[in-house]
Parts: sequence; structure tokens; C-alpha cells
Amino acid sequence: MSFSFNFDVQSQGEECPKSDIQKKEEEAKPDNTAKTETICVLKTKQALEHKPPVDSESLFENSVTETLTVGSLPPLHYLNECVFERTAGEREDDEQILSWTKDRNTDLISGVYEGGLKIWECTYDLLEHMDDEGETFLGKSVLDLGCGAGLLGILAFRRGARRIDFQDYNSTVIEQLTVPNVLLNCEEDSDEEGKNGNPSPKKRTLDETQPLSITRCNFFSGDWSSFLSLILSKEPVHKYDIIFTSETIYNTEYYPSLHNVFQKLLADDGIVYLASKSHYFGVGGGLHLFQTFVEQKDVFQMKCLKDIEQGLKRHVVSLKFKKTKSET
Ligand SMILES: C[S@@+](CC[C@H](N)C(=O)[O-])C[C@H]1O[C@@H](n2cnc3c(N)ncnc32)[C@H](O)[C@@H]1O
Repeated sequence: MSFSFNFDVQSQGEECPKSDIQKKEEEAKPDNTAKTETICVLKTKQALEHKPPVDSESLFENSVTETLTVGSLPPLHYLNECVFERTAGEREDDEQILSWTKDRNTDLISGVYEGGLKIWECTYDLLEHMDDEGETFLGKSVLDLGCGAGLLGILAFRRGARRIDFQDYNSTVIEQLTVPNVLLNCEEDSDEEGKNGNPSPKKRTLDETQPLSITRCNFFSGDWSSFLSLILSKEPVHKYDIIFTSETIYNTEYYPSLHNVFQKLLADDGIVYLASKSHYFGVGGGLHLFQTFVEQKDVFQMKCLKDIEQGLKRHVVSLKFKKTKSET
């Protein structure tokens, strides 16, 4: 598996798949010059809620399923990303990101495709950290923010979380990758049975009252501001006990909307687990810039949980609401 990444910050005059809002703006512009500017400036995508399809068979056509095992965590199943290279033309892809990323061999096109079709390195770091920490997730409400393949949310799902919401910028990622991956994890693995049919220690960590049913999961696409408005529009407003977010702080432009999601949607005693590289070459963001941003906002206490020194430096951190004086 390759961990290299190619950022493609949109250059002038190139044609690329566009978000609905970008398309609308272009229609209103009379000439091509304005069109190019619009593509470069706007990075918004209207939030949508996605329901899993009734007939999901076509999602798995010509696919190869992989299984990831980390320590004592339940095995996590997912589609090998090479399926999109072979079947891009046959899949639903209004955003055209499957064919675009295949042809351009790019990991990220800022504001168009935010990288969700591959599993990024820090997801593995965060899974390892969750294994070390032994979080059970029982009865918790979890958000996998910028989920891509959704392995962090799927871990919470397999471990008995009460509600798991998945959000990705791209609707194609949600429909073609996240939803199929959750479906692949809806059956218990036979190797979780212990000897004589008794539950193994692994299986006992699952909440027996929570069936592995996709009805516990919700799926959203769209940019973070729009996603936040959508969640806040539902009464009663839902707050999350745990927010996972891996490799989502590469672009400093998105820090205000990301921070706003944390601030508005995290439960008072909730926790954000964030995993990131120290620095993202090519786009400029990274953990230290985000930490400065968080300190300036003065809402969250950020704590380092794990540093990984091999290869590009990576980190796992947590964010919790700062306590007011009366609470301490
Ligand atoms: C590099 S991918 C990481 C995917 C996954 N978390 C992983 O670690 O494999 C970054 C993710 O952040 C999300 N993202 C980035 N910027 C966003 C924005 N402004 N609004 C909404 N989502 C965004 C995208 O959905 C994308 O999947």
C-alpha cells in the first residue's frame, strides 16, 4: 500500500468535476474568465443525507474485499480501492471524481475531491491508539468526520456504539465506498466464536443488545459548514460523545468550519480524536498550525496522545472542552 500523496490545487483554466454550487455560479457568469475564477475560489458543497440502497449488489461488482486486523480490535472489512480504477465508468458518479482521479492519478483536488477514496495513513494510527486505549463505544454516539472509507466509524459500529454518523465532502465517496464498507461489516465474523461455540473475549466486547444493523448509521456528504447547518436543523439537536477525524487539517482555509463543527456538535463531556501529519507539503496545513488556531479560539484543551516518528511525523491528539472555573 502506498502512502504517498499528490495534492492538486486547482490551476487556472483546467476543466474538472465541479460541485453543484460551483456549477450554479458558472451558469450565472457570462464568460470563461469568470468561470475559472469561480472554480478556484468556491469550496462549498451543499450537505445531503444519503440512505443506503435497497439493492446493494451492484456496489460490490468486480470488487475485492480486504480485511484489516489491528491488535485485539474486531476485523474491519473494506473494499480495495483498485475496484474504482476498473469500474469507474460503470458506477454512479455525478461528481465525476472516479474517472477524474483515475485519469489524473491525484489524491486530492482542493474543493472538488478531498481525498476520501483512499485510506490515509493516520487512520491506522488512530485505530492503533483506540486498541491501546480499549475504548468500548458501548451506547455512545459517534461521528466519523471526513470519513472516506469510514474505518473509524465502522470500528465504533462493530463495538456497539448507539449511533454512528459518517460525513465526507464527496457524495460519490459516501455512496460508492463508505456505505458498501459498512454493509461489509454488518455480519459477525465466524472467527470471533471461541472454542465450543462460546463467545471469545473479542465478541464479548460487542454490545449484544446492538445488532450489526446499518440502521444505526447515518450518512452525509457536503462541506463542513453545510453539514453543520443540516445537523442543527434537526430537532432535537444531536450531540456526539466521540468525534473521529483523520487527515482533515491539511488546508488552513477549512479550520474555522472544522472547529465550528467540533464546538457545536460535541457533547459537553465528549472527546474529539484527531490524527494528522505534522505538515502537509503542497497545501501547507498541519498539526502545529491547527494547534495555534485552537489555542487562539480558546474553547478546547488539546492533548497529545501519541507521536509517530517513522516516515513523515504523525500525531494523535484529543480535544475536550475547557472547563469553566465553576466546574473545576
Ligand atoms: C485526506 S481525506 C482523509 C480520509 C479519511 N479520514 C482517512 O484518514 O483515510 C480528507 C477528508 O476530509 C474531508 N474534508 C476535507 N475538507 C473538507 C471540507 N471543507 N468539508 C467537508 N469535508 C472535508 C473529506 O471528506 C475527505 O474525505
